[in-house]
Amino acid sequence: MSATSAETVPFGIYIHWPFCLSKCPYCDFNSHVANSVDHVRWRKALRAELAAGAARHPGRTVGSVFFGGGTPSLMDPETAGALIDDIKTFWNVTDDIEITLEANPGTVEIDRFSAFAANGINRVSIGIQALNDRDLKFLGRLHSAEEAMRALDVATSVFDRFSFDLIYARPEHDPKAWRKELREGLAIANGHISLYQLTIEPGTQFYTLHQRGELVVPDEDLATELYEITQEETQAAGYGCYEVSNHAKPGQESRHNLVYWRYGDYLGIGPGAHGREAIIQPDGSTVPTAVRRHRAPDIWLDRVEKAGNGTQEETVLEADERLLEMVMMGLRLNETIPTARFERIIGKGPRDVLDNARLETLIGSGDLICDSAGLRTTDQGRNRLNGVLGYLFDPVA
Ligand SMILES: C[S@+](CC[C@H](N)C(=O)[O-])C[C@H]1O[C@@H](n2cnc3c(N)ncnc32)[C@H](O)[C@@H]1O
Ligand SMILES: C[S@@+](CC[C@H](N)C(=O)[O-])C[C@H]1O[C@@H](n2cnc3c(N)ncnc32)[C@H](O)[C@@H]1O
Ligand code: SF4
Repeated sequence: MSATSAETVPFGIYIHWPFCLSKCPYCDFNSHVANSVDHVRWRKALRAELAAGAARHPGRTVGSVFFGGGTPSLMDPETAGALIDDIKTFWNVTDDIEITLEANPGTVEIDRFSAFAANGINRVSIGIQALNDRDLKFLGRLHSAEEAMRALDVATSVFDRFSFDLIYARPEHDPKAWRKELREGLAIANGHISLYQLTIEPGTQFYTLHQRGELVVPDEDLATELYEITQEETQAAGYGCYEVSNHAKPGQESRHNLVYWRYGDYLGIGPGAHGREAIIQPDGSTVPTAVRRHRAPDIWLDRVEKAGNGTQEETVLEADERLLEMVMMGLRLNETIPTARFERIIGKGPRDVLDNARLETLIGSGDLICDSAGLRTTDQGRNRLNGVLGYLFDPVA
């Protein structure tokens, strides 16, 4: 028997709504601008894929549901409501289940917050991105700073919990201006805030501009300065950095995202959604499987209508892939990956499965800590996580 107690992570459900009013120039998420959307048809298809997922995962207890996108605040509130009702019919849910909706701060969406709350949403994550009109315009956003404030006001009155996103390290981002904007943001935050450095993703409009030299992002020194300001201001406001880009007051962490980072199981529904599922075998054992749905909305819809699910690929996750994913996700957090998690995922402790020589090097350089509790990064290691992971797992390092 293991010396550590078993780890349990609640089951999560992700539901993807792929449509947006316009495509932002930095965004490479699975989002599409459609002339019209047949809401009844989409509701039916999402419910069908959810039911198919439920049949494969009886007896689980759901701790979180996340409606992401795209812009899920554009879905009919009744669609969210029907899916939430289905979830409660198919499974037990925890008493404190977290049900998050990603929302854009447009007028249409804000006016529907109450309807979403009445249909079971209890947390919103709002894509504010910037708190001044000039930068909102640069980011291709349809909302103004005033609308952003209104969205936060309405969210405060309608939901117990909400979070919002800001994107920093914009071109020529002035450190003083970022400190001021962030302080302003923290003053209206309600326990959780996501702060992302602008990344130039292949296939986006910004990528093309960047390639042509027409968009220049902050160099390493400026990016580091902006990152340090972010850490100082969030800490001063009591918002601990619990994940690389996520800050929360104690107890306000996003439970759904913690399922991913703690390498729990989750079901993904809708175009392009991914899941990590423990598929039950005839003998009662389970096989850890990565599931991916078709990305293109019309192909996904067609597949669900014909076959009952829009699955494009199911891949059994071998022990080395599970180890890599679990460590990559877990080291993002400001907490130890417990030895019990290594045992849950691969049946052995960290020292038994990781390259001990490389581990020692990373412990010696002050990047990692590995003790009887498990494995974690230091602050330094988390700041250069890609390098740390590259070294730990590179087959030829
Ligand atoms: C990474 S952002 C985080 C947003 C916000 N800052 C928060 O804390 O909730 C969430 C986005 O990731 C993507 N996403 C999350 N879980 C997913 C899943 N299981 N399958 C596909 N995409 C997913 C979706 O595009 C979703 O809108
Ligand atoms: C799927 S997106 C947004 C959901 C919602 N439609 C919105 O726009 O508010 C989740 C979050 O990822 C962040 N994000 C997306 N692309 C990014 C990029 N290239 N660089 C930095 N952050 C990005 C944004 O903060 C965004 O709110
Ligand atoms: S950032 Fe949000 S609104 Fe903009 S294209 Fe991406 S998903 Fe749509």
